[in-house]
Amino acid sequence: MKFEKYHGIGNDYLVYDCQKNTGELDGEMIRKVCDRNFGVGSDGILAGPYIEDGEFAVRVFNPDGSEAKRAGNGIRIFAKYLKDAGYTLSERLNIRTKGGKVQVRFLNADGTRIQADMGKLSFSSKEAGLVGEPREALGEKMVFGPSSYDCSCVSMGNTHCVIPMAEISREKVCKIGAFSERSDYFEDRVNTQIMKVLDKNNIQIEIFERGVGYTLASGTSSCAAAGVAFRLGLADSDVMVHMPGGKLWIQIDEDWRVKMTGSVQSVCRIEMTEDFLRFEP
Ligand SMILES: N[C@@H](CCC[C@H](N)C(=O)O)C(=O)O
Repeated sequence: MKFEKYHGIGNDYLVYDCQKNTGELDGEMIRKVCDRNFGVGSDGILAGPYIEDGEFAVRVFNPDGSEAKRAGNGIRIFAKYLKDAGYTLSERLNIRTKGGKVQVRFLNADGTRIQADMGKLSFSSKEAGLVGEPREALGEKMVFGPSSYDCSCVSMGNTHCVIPMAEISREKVCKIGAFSERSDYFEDRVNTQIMKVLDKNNIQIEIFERGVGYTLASGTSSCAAAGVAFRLGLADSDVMVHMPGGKLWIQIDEDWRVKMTGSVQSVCRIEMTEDFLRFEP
């Protein structure tokens, strides 16, 4: 069983090439491989390329074994893998995910700078996976553990809950995420971002991801936070999102289509040992 490791500003993924591997990638194996002590360690696994109607498709798995509908950094990473492995020579390509199609553009020859057209952001509660009456959940009071927060919920193909705050930290988002991720407000869990607006063109976020926990960066989280900041009038439609792992440039057009630009790097190639594959905890 072989993987290639990549990261997009510290959001690390293992690519599992299903055309080249034969081993079974089930929930148990995903959890084992993603474990940072007993396995390789990563924020998830990108399995593909699958081919659907002549286009590339990828499945995104979280380290807890659950499947994600989308991953912004994951898509950019998978695009670079397709280029590195010789699956594409094009400057632009479409990649399908469970949460919709993403158009990717390589901005330089080695594919380390990538722009992704992530499609439309939606504030509809139904699309954002919220329970209850159809509505736009903007600045809605939600209780997570001992405290309540003003939450704005968004779909970027996957579900996000953005909480603007004066000061943010890893500690704060982990405290909230421990309750928000599995709270009853959401049909199938949620990605949580706490957001500090630095100025009209710069925001800063800390992230607690669905199926992952604390993470240094996230593409769909950046799009969601920028979308909420713009919708609430806190920022412009052209925003740099600062995260502990690095920055992503987000541009939102008049139809709420979101473009995301940033870097991606390959890290290493990995072959799992027989010991690892045999080991049962
Ligand atoms: N890191 C990703 C998001 C991964 C998906 C998320 N954990 C989910 O289950 O929705 C990104 O860069 O967008």
